[in-house]
Amino acid sequence: MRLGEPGTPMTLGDSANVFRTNIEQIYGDFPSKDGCPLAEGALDDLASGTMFIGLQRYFNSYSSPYKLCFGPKSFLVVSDPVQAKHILLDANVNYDKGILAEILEEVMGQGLIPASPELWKVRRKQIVPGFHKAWLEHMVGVFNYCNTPLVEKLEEMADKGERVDMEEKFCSVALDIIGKSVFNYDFGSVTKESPVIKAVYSALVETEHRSMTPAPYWKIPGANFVVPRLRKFQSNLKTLDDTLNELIGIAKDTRQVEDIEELENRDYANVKDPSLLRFLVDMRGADIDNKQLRDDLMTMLIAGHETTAAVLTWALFELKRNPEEMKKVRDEIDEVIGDKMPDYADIKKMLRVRLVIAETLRMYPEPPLLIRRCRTEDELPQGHKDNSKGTVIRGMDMFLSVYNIHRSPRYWLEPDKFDPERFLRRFENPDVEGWKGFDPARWEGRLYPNEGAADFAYLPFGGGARKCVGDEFALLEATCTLAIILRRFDFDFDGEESAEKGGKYDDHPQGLDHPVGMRTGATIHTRKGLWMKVKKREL
Ligand code: HEM
Repeated sequence: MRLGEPGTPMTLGDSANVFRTNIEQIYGDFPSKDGCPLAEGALDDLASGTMFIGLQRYFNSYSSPYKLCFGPKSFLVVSDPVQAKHILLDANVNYDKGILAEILEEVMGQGLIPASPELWKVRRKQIVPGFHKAWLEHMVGVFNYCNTPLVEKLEEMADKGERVDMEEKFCSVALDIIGKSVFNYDFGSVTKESPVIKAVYSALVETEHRSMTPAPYWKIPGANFVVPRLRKFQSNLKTLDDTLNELIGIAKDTRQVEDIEELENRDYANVKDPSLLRFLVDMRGADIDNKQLRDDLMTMLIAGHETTAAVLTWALFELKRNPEEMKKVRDEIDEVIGDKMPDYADIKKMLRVRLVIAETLRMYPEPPLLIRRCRTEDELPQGHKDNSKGTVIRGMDMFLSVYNIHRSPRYWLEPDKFDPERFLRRFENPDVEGWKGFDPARWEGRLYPNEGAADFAYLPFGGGARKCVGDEFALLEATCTLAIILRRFDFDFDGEESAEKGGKYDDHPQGLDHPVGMRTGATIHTRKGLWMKVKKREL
């Protein structure tokens, strides 16, 4: 393998090369070797937890890609579907997860998200079959099981006239769902607190903190013993590791080896433990060590619960602001499920609820940015006519702004409008060279309008090889939970509580006053909560 080809490790020379290009660009003649405009101006909101908003402002001025420099560090920001498709699909071997992998390493180890491309290839092949159709169908029962305590809790709160933070409640139910489905563990977090639940949130908060901290002080030898927050984090991580290792031990002790085909044809109605962990342990030929299983479980625990909780929170938020849409959604729920809990076939029938989830993911993608690092020199395609045609140099860190793509009038009609029916209409733009536009025919028969239907202008679950493995699971879970809650309860924004918490629910321009903090990288979540008054719905 020649130096500079994908797969060879980044060297100090690569970083120096990136730095030199930045210096040349800042102090020399523009454009530099990579040919991208350099974004200049106030960087305040880049540090305030709403980085994606600042990146959108620069996108409006500099198109895609543009470059941001912070001293020796720089990022190329890409906001075009043709360029995104190139990075995620056509030339994906030229890119890896870069700083994201470095940040997540201690929590997720070598799980799928931070895994090196070489290890990822092996693990992805073993994990994807776990999400097969029969399992997903069975999981709808798990969603109902976990939603039952939430319904009871909300009924109790409604009877007492208590205010409820729906973001917190959605986080709890999503945690219970991921625990039960991925490793057959009952967190029971809707109804109680426990050291293990605290440990999960501590891992999330620490990951968030790390992705916003420029100097990785936690890597300094001995820091884990000296810095109080790191000591606490290490102790929480141990609590979580002990729980996961115990569950892995139980699954391994009762291992029943089967071929993938046999596993996929299991009669789930009669399986005692239908969890994904069981599937991974029982798979013939996949003798995975405990550390790898721990990393995979941890990755899914972290990737698969706040993301879904956020989409549920934003969906409720938008439906409250759009009463006509709320009525249409409720009419569908009343007709399809009434008072029963939904099954897989019902979810397929509830097109409007699924469109609401899809539209929420368009307006509030979690994460709003995908992070990559270029592993070899690469040419980006032109895309929109106003774009610069950039050369990406080896070692360059990149933000692929899903938020910018989802909110741009280049790719969506009235992008700031909550309009679930947009996914039933065609949209094209001849100014974007090589972009096929959005075509509803391309998602027929699927659960949601995926990246193929929008030719990479819709990327809530990413796209290409590193696309989310839990996309359908999440879609089913969110549809199921939203339907159950909207059938039974009415909500009103709680202005008093929202003002106290810093949220501003009635006036929400471009996401600046977020009731739920949005992620700046893959992990950020600054909670303000979504405080509501809850009533039992009168039918
Ligand atoms: C609404 C919910 C969810 C959203 C919005 C979401 C979003 C994403 C995105 C954007 C990526 C790609 C990241 C990148 O390319 O850098 C991703 C990857 C991933 N997600 Fe999800 N996700 C969700 C739910 C889930 C669930 C429920 C699970 C597991 C049960 C899960 C597991 C994963 C894993 C393992 C990866 C890494 C895939 C790989 O690199 O091969 N996600 N997710």
